[in-house]
Amino acid sequence: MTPDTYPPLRIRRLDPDLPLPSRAHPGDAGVDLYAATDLVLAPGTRQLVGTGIAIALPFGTVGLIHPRSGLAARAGLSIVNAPGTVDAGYRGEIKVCLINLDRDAAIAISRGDRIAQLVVQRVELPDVIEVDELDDTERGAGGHGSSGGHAILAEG
Ligand SMILES: O=c1ccn([C@H]2C[C@H](O)[C@@H](COP(=O)(O)OP(=O)(O)OP(=O)(O)O)O2)c(=O)[nH]1
Ligand SMILES: [Mg+2]
Repeated sequence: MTPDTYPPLRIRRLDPDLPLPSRAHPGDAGVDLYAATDLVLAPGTRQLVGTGIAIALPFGTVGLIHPRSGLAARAGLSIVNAPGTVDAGYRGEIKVCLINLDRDAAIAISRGDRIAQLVVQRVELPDVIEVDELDDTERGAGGHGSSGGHAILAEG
């Protein structure tokens, strides 16, 4: 599969002074998104931040907004609703609900910082139908720890 197999990701810059978002390396899954404003996140606080772009995703795809792992590991910066869901028909500004998960240190973000990454994936769009019965499976209704392996929680 080569890049020209895919339809292009059409990005409109609402803020022409910011660079066009791009992949840091060819083949990277994520297109890095810029903060359109300066902000300071106190520990434990969140803020919706504009990215200065609007996009037109191809029908049958979804945009998923993921945190950047370096900022998460080094500063505790994450996204409240990670991954954020961008619908193919959405034409408004892409915004990111950032959160500072660090207990002690504030995080200062400058306009133009790369704060998140947009991953475009194909998505199934099944019709929704109501049924009275569901087919049987080996798992059945077991979930939320039914398979065990949670000894890690004992120390917590
Ligand atoms: O991190 C995000 C998540 C969503 N959106 C935009 C694109 C998406 O298509 C729209 C709606 O998102 P979602 O469906 O997650 O939010 P909702 O609370 O269900 O709003 P709505 O009622 O508009 O669907 O908001 C963003 O810009 N950033
Ligand atoms: Mg919705």
